[in-house]
Amino acid sequence: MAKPAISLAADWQLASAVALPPLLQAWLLEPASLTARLKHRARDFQLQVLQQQQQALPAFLLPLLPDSQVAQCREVLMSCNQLPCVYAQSWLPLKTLAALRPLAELGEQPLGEVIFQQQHVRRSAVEVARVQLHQPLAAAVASGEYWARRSVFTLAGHPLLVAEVFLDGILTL
Ligand SMILES: C=C(O[C@@H]1C=C(C(=O)O)C=C[C@H]1O)C(=O)O
Repeated sequence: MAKPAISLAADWQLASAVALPPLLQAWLLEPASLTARLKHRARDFQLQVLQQQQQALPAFLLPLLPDSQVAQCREVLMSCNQLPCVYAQSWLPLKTLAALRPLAELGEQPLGEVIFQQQHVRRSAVEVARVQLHQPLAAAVASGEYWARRSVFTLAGHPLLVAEVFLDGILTL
């Protein structure tokens, strides 16, 4: 039985309005593919799909994806050199999936490898927040508060939301 996605409800603010932690600033503001940056810095990169399922969009996300009451929620864990580095939670509206078939057939392929190959990609301003993660995200991830970022990508007019939570392993890269 699918579990509800981990809640990333938090006090989200524009990154430009927040004093960012120096050690995470470059990661929080990375304009290009986060996956590409991770792969470039790690000897060994692993992406694990934790859960991928259709869900009702949480109310706090409706302002970001206003016409998408139902979307596919994709939750992945990205590890570098065997250390968990990023928990990512993406919300792909059904209309976006219908229009962009590669997004519906990702499997273990990183979402960014589809997004950043599109011709017409727009990205909203990045928001950041401190989010609470509790077990059982993954065995090696301690419960606690972590920095996160999110933004809405628009591909050929179709939106999707990507949120990324930076875990302790990121500080080893
Ligand atoms: C948007 C990107 O895709 C990455 C890969 C994801 C996935 O495969 O689910 C989710 C978020 C990102 O960290 C990126 O590389 O910047």
